[in-house]
Amino acid sequence: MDRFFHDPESEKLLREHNQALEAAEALKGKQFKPALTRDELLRKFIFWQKRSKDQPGGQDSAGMVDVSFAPPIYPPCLASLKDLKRVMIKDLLFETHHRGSYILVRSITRAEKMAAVTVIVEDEQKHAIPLRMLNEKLSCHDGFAGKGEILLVKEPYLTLIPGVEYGIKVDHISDIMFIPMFDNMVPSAWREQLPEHETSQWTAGNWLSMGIENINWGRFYSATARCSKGLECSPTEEERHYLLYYRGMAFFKAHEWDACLRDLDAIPAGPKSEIALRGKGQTLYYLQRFRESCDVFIELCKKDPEDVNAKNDLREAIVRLAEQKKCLYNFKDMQEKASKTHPPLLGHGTWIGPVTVRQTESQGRGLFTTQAVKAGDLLLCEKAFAYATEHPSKPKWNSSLHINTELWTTTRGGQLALASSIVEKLYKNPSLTSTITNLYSSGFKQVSTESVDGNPVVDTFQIARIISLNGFGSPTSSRGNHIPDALDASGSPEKLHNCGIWPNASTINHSCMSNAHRAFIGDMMIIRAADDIPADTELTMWYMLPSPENQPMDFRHWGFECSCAMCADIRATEPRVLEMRVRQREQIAIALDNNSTLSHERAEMLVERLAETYPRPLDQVLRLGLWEPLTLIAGVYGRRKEWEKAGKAVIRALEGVGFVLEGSGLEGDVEGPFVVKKWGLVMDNLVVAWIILCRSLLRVAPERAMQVERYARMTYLICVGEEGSFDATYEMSLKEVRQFCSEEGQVEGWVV
Ligand SMILES: C[S@@+](CC[C@H](N)C(=O)[O-])C[C@H]1O[C@@H](n2cnc3c(N)ncnc32)[C@H](O)[C@@H]1O
Repeated sequence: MDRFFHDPESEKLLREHNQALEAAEALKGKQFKPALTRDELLRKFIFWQKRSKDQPGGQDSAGMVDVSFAPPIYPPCLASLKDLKRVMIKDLLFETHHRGSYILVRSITRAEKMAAVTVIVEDEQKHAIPLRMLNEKLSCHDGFAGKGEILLVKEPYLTLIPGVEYGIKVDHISDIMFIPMFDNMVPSAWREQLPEHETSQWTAGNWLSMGIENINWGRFYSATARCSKGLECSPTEEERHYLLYYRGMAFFKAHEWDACLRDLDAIPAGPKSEIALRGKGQTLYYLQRFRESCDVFIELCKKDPEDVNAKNDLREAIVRLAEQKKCLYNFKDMQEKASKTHPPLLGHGTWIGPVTVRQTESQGRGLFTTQAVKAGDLLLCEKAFAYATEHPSKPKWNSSLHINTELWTTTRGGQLALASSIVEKLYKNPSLTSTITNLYSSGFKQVSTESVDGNPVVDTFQIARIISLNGFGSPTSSRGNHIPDALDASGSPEKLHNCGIWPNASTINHSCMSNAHRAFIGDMMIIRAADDIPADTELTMWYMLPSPENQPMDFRHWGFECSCAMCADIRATEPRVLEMRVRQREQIAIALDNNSTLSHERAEMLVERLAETYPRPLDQVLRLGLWEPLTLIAGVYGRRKEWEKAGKAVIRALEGVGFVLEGSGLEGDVEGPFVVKKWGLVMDNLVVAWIILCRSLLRVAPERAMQVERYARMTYLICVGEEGSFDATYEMSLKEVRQFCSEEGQVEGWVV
């Protein structure tokens, strides 16, 4: 969530792109007449290549920002190839989906990654044209497309392409096919110019050798195609065995886990069956099927108790299973790995705690507690289904911008890379499709077919819609929010520059008064209760942080208006009053900047005035606008060692955001320990507020200070996901506390 934004610059880009789309639409149905000859096009391609290399930031008005555009939505081709008619480039019409047709072309340049992957192709009549496709197709091929590659585009679409003038664009991975040279579709004129053309007499053995050779060259897609061909050529039992084995191995290397499992399961006992079994165990592991993975490794260990690899694999799988079933995580290790790895992909399992998905009354599905939980309890620890980071070599962490005129949104960061990785993952592993396509898509019309001609169909636009409604922005570690100027392993600031999809967490609806809180350690999302929550209660989590200025929140992107008491009150408050609050907050900040007793008194007076703009009682509407000024005032008093004043400001700030407290001793309530009777809004800087309160109580009521410190830890646990790094993170703040305790020696059980 919280990555979409509107500002004047993105509005301008949205409008510009919309105009370009309208210009293209004006050409709709016009016959294609190539403006450039084949040679001119090739020369121009070299110029484009050079320009794109010289301008790594892209060519748009956003300067150094790398801008990508979501095209208008259309469904992928669902027709079988046998039902499509071949057409030539000259037959194409502009801005038209040539439904029922395909073109067969050959690349006459290498594919270049510009804004998307671009390559110049020609058809049999030697008409040349740029072809633009998504990068994931190359990832599902062998990672590149050289000269002489045969490509088939189903239902092609000829369009104006910004920067490249015109070309065929392919938005769905299943709409483009790499045709192996040995395929009967390849015209003989093209075939003769490339190796491997005389394959009509090849036996299963020949295909097997070629398959193995391709594996050795790292061309796994080509290897699977050749092994498949071998399996069609009446192999002997032994050849079949090896063809399945090597194809399975190529699928494994290409991360096509579904197909890999199918082949490895089909291998009969015999040579290589133990290596195949190990491959199966590892494949199940990558599919997060840890129980089955353990069973396979146990079988291998039984077969050969000296098998060190099997023992190591089993150990890893058991650790994952313990995470998945028993929530046994080593958070300290996770933090360490996340800080040292880029991208921070941590190999952990997902634990689903005392929660279940149910229908809500008016907000679709929601996530509910199955038992009562306490603030800080773990609810979900989820591994990202897909995760994307900005490339560390980019000049700015926020250097890429994705523009979507359909949703009228602009998003920063790696969302495009996230979409690519999901499309690729689903195309390679159709068994995972429903994990993503079941997520909320605001009525997106899903295609009826899951596969055509044995190949999976993945709708790029559906994935983009799902990401925009369910994706989360994330720092590399939420601990970064508590460490000034923190950098992650990429050297980038620890801000929201990564993004991902966590399917279980995506079932949680928004409320500004949320009762659950997410934290990140690498690609793991950790959700904890931010309140004591009874059983059968819906969990809610902020999609966007409630505005500290107490201004109206805009959830149109997600298609709802927040109905929480705070938002309802803001809507009912006159704009004049909201503006006054903004002004008063500014004046308070100015007063606090001016470090004198007089100005602090003025700041306190202004806070009183600000409080008066909230006429409704606290137990009905929170006063979020008071939080920041009061915590700033508390900080100022803290620095001046005026501890009582600091403590009182913190207590007021806490009460303003919904905390009900007892026993601070600062407000005449001298009996009993310090307890939070009711939790309020849990924000990152709440930890600091507790620490100020703790220090302010230290000299007058050390036991209570100790009790407050526990709440600081608990808040840290909720905001960061784990508690182990608390001392190291707040070392300086707690130093004084520790010193005081050891000097006085009077606080028993103080654990710092
Ligand atoms: C990430 S999904 C949450 C799960 C979703 N309710 C479902 O059925 O799968 C986000 C969508 O849930 C709905 N939603 C979330 N919070 C809401 C709220 N406070 N009020 C109304 N609808 C909400 C909106 O339709 C939003 O686009």
